[in-house]
Amino acid sequence: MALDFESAKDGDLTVMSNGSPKRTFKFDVVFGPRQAKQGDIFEDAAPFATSVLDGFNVCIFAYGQTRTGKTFTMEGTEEARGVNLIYFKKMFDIIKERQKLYCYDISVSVLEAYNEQITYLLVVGNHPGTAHVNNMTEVWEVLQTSSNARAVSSTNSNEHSSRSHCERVAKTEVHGNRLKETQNINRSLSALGDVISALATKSSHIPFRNSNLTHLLQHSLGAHSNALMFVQINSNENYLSETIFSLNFASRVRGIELGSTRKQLDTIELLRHKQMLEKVKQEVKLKDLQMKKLEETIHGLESKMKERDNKNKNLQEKVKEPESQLLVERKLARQHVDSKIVEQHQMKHQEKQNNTLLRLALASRPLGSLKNFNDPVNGGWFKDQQINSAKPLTKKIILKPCIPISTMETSIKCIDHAEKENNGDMADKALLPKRLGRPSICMMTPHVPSAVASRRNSLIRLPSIPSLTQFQSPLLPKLTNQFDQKDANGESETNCVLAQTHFLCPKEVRSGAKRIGSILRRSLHKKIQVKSPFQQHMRKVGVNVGMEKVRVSIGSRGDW
Ligand SMILES: Nc1ncnc2c1ncn2[C@@H]1O[C@H](COP(=O)(O)OP(=O)(O)OP(=O)(O)O)[C@@H](O)[C@H]1O
Repeated sequence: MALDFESAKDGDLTVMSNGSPKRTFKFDVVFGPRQAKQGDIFEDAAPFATSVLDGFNVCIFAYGQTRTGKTFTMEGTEEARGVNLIYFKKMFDIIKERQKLYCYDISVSVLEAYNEQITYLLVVGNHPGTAHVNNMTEVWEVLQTSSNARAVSSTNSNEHSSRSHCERVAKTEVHGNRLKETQNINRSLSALGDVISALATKSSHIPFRNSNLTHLLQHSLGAHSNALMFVQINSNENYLSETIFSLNFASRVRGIELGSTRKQLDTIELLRHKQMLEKVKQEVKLKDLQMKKLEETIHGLESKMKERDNKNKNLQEKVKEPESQLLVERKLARQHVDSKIVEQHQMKHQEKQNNTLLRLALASRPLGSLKNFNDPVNGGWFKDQQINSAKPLTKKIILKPCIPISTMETSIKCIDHAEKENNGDMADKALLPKRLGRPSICMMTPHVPSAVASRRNSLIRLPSIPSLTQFQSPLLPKLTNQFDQKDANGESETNCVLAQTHFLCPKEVRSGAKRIGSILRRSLHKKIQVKSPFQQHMRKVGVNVGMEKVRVSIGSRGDW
C-alpha cells in the first residue's frame, strides 16, 4: 500500500494497494513531498489572520507522527519562515491597513503541553505568560526564546523531537519515564480526538476537560471559532499504519462545522456598523462645533444686553439729577414770576400814586404857585395840604363836554343817559356817553383854577387825598378790588382818579378811550413765558419738555 500523491487533486488523497485505489481521503488541500514551499502552505492560512483581527478565535495546529515536519511547518527555519511567522506578518500588514480605524494590541504566549502539564515558555519579569509585540522582529525574538525553553529530550526515533508529537510506543522502544511520557502524549491526543468527534457529531457534551491540551484549546475549538489543522504524515511505507491513523483523525476534524460562513457575514456587518458609527461620530462632532458657535453667539448677545442695561442704568442715573433740578427750577421760576408780577403791580401802583398826587397838587394850587410846588420850605403844596389817606377818593364826578383833558389817566366811569333818566339816584351824575371811544389825549399844562371850587361849580374839588391803596390801576382787578365798591347804602361809588382839571369832549373821549383800551389790552394782556435752564437743555438734546407758561391777564372788564 502506498499513498498516491501524484494523482492527489482537489484535496483527494488515495491509498493504493497493489496498484489500485483502496481508500480515498478528502481534504481541502494536499501538499505532496517536496512539492510546496512555506509560502504556498500559508496561502490557505492567510484568511485566518483577518478573522482573528475581526475578533474571532482562531486555532492553527499541526498533527502527525514524529519527524513528519510539524515544527518545520509551524516555525520553519531562518531561511524559510513557518506559518506562525508568516501569520504574524500578515496580521501586522492588516493592522497597518486599519490603523486609521482601529488600534490593536498584540501579545504572544507560548505554552507546552507535556506529560499532561501546561508550561508557559515565556517569562516576562517574574510573571510567566504573555509578551507584547509590535513588529516581526519582536515576534521572532519571542519565538526563539520559547523554542529554547521547550522541553526537548532525545528519543531513539528523534532525539530532538518535541514531546507534543505522536509516537508509536512499540516502535520507539521506550521504557520507564519515557514510556509514561509517551502514554501521556497519546492520552492528550486521544482526548483531542474525542473533542473533535463530539464537535463533529454536534454532541450536547464536548469533553474539553479530559486532558490539559483540550482544556487549553477549549475556546479555540468551540463555537464561532475558526480552526486550521495541518496533518503531517510520513510517505514512507514503513509508517503507513500511522499514516492511515492520522488521515482518519484528520477526516473527522474536517467534518466539523464551526459556522465560519456566518461569522464572515457578521464581520462584514460589523464593519458596516463601524463605518456607520464613524459617520455618526463625525456628524456629532460637526453638531458640537455648531453648538459651540451658537453658544458663543448667545454669549456675545448676552454680553451686549448687559452692556445696554448698564448704559440704560447710567442714563437713568444721569436723568434723575436734572429731574430733581427741574423741580427746583420750576419752583424758583414760579417764585420769580410771582415776585415779578407783584413787583410790576407795585411799580404801577407807585407810579399811579405819584401821578395822582401830582395831579392833586396841581389841581389844588393856583397857577401862580406852581413854582413852589416842590418846595416844602417855601410853602410847597404838600406842606399846606392835609392828606387823608383813610378816606376814599370817590363821590360824584361831573364831566362837562368840550372840556379838554390834561392828563393820561385812564380810569373813567361813564354814565349812560338812559340810565340816568331811569334812575333817580343818578340824576346828579354827569352825562357822558357809555363808550367814550378813543380819547384825545394831549399833554398840556393843567388848567388849575386859582381858587378852590367855590369860584367854578363845574369843578369839584376832591375832598381829600385818597389813600395809596385806592390809586391802584383799575386794569388790575385783583389788586384794585377796592374800586367799584359799594357803600353801605348800596350805591355805586366810582373810584375816580380824575382830577378836577380833566375835561373831555364826548367825541374825543369816545375815540380816545377806545384807542387807550386797545393799547392797554395789547400791552397788559400779555403772556409771559418762562424757560428754565433745564428746559433749554432738554430742547437742545431733543426732549420736548412742557413750557412753563404764566399767563397774566390784565384787562378791562368795565365799560369803555
Ligand atoms: N517540508 C520540508 N522540507 C524540508 N525539510 C523538512 C520538511 N519537513 C521536515 N523537514 C525536516 O525534517 C526534519 C524533521 O522535521 P521536524 O522536526 O519539523 O519534525 P517534527 O514533526 O517536528 O518532529 P518531532 O515531532 O519529533 O518534533 C527536520 O530536520 C526538518 O528540517
